[in-house]
Amino acid sequence: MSSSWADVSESERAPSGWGYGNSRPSRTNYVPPHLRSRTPSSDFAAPSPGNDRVGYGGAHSGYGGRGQGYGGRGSGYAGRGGGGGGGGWNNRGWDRRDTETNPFGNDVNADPATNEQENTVINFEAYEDIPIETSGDNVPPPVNTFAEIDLGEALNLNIQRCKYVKPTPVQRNAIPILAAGRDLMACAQTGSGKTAAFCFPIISGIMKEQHGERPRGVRGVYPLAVILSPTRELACQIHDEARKFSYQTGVKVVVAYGGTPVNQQIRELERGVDILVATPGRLNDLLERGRVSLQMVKYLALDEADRMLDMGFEPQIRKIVQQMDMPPPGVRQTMLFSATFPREIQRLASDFLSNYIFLAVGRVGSSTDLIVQRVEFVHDSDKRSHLMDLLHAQRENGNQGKQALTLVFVETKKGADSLENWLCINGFPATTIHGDRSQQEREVALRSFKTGRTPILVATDVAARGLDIPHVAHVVNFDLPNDIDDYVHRIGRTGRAGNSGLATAFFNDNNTSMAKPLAELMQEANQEVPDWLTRYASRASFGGGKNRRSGGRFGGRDFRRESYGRGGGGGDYYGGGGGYGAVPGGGYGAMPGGYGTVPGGGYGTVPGGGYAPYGRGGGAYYGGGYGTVPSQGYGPGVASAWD
Ligand SMILES: Nc1ncnc2c1ncn2[C@@H]1O[C@H](COP(=O)(O)OP(=O)(O)OP(=O)(O)O)[C@@H](O)[C@H]1O
Repeated sequence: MSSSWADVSESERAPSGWGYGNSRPSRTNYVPPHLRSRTPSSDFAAPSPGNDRVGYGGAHSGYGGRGQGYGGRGSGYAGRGGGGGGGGWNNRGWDRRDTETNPFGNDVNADPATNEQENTVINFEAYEDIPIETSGDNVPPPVNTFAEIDLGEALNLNIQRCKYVKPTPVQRNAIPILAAGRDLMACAQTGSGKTAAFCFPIISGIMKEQHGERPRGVRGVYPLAVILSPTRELACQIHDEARKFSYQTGVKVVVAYGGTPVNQQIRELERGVDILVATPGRLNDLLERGRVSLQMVKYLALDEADRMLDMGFEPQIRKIVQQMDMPPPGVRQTMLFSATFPREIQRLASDFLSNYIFLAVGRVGSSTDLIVQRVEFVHDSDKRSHLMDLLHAQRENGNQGKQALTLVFVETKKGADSLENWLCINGFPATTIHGDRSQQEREVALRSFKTGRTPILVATDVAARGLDIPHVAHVVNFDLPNDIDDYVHRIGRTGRAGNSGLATAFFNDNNTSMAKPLAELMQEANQEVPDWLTRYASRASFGGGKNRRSGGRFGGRDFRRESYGRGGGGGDYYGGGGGYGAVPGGGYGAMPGGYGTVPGGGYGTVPGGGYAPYGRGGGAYYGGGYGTVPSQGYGPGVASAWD
């Protein structure tokens, strides 16, 4: 007998993706997690060792099927003894809480109730005065404590195990909105706890709700929630976090991402999945193979949603969300999170949402003033020696102690390799992460950096978003990105969860298009803007491009509040009333050349060839090609990372 669907030959499959026919072993009845954790009744059947393909069910309200799972036929819930909370319902054992791998390591041995020390040294005061804006109908009020929302006992215990004493502002606002079943577009600063903000309501919802039985007689995996992430590393991180939050709740979280054998992931999926964390490429692959069905999806979360909906990813996301079997907006609950939300992306995103609430914690796309930002004028030829000076100074000042890590962003994959090599030769242990490295190499590099074994990581934008690495003390933009939002995400790898951090950028004449948005961003975050940068900013005649930002602390947040493309320089990509529309033709929509109509080029890696030179040569905002094909987009440092 095949032990996995992956082992079943193609001929065994039905021609269309779903409904393989009833001749296949049934996936059996779905038992929702809120029932899985009930105190067992006396009606149990002994586990049957004979069948390793069994799913969750059997006769309707019992957990196990005949000779399949734990549960008996009839109404008994699976479990071990009558002691409450045993919770197994599958003889593969994944939901047996006593055998569930402990994602907290040793920490979990501590009684959560007495484990009161806060997570790291979170400086919550740093978040207290952050302005918050919501828009939409009937916005549920924020909460001040986790206890105010009925998240469920098991989840509350995990929140204690994580040492989250109180919710961060985005959590205070987003969790009640999501718990009320509303769709949400949420924008909150890097490192402010967005992952938990979408994970908690999903896990709690799955625990509580009756989602009905998953289809019978078909061989497919039916997640109840899908969380999409733009990079493999971020998908893994979200998976790790979600596993902690769902420990002993009966909710099963599985991750699927590119660069690793698909069959292994299929085998893991077929053991059962409630929450599927995935990168879009791998999920599309699984959907095309007919290994996953989205028809039971009740929750859809896009992390780094603006990246997920930009030109590189949008077709893949549309395919997953609109062209497969996922329930439509209004039937499923959709949540989009990021630290940045360009207006045009907000407009695109609204296709995926139903009567949603827009939440902004801090200004959209702003950086936190926990990060000290410095900009230094450095010619390309001097960058290496300048970096060396910084690293030496850090060493001397003791900033690069055992766990003080430095993340150096460069433009290209080649550049990353060559800088890493040079650093190592010069006595600075470094490693690198970029899209040309194998997944294994990427994971090894990240681990080595996280543990401090290699305290310098040279990276392309593949490491720019979402990664939560403790003790990153310094982010160096060796090569500045061409997009201020990318800058915001990059520097957001430090100064997380209320801690402070330092970000240094090397600026020169190749970065003039960044002068204005950078100066503004720094000003907003109460940073010292060097005079020379102010002069560059005032000289900059690059208006009309993506780097323009909204004016005012709350100007033009929710694009629904703005009249779109209102000429005369108001057509700001970021929806910022007024703004800098100095280029004739002004707004985004009016640009000849359009949005990625010219393939090739990439995302600003070659001066003049990409995204950077918007505004030059007659409003070629995206004209140089934003890359309609994912592999072309976003430049050589990153292309293959988006999977
Ligand atoms: N309520 C809380 N109390 C204490 N720590 C928290 C709380 N919520 C989240 N954290 C911690 O804060 C850190 C940052 O959280 P997270 O990675 O979710 O940020 P983010 O907003 O998604 O950042 P990014 O925009 O970079 O993706 C994590 O280490 C997380 O464990």
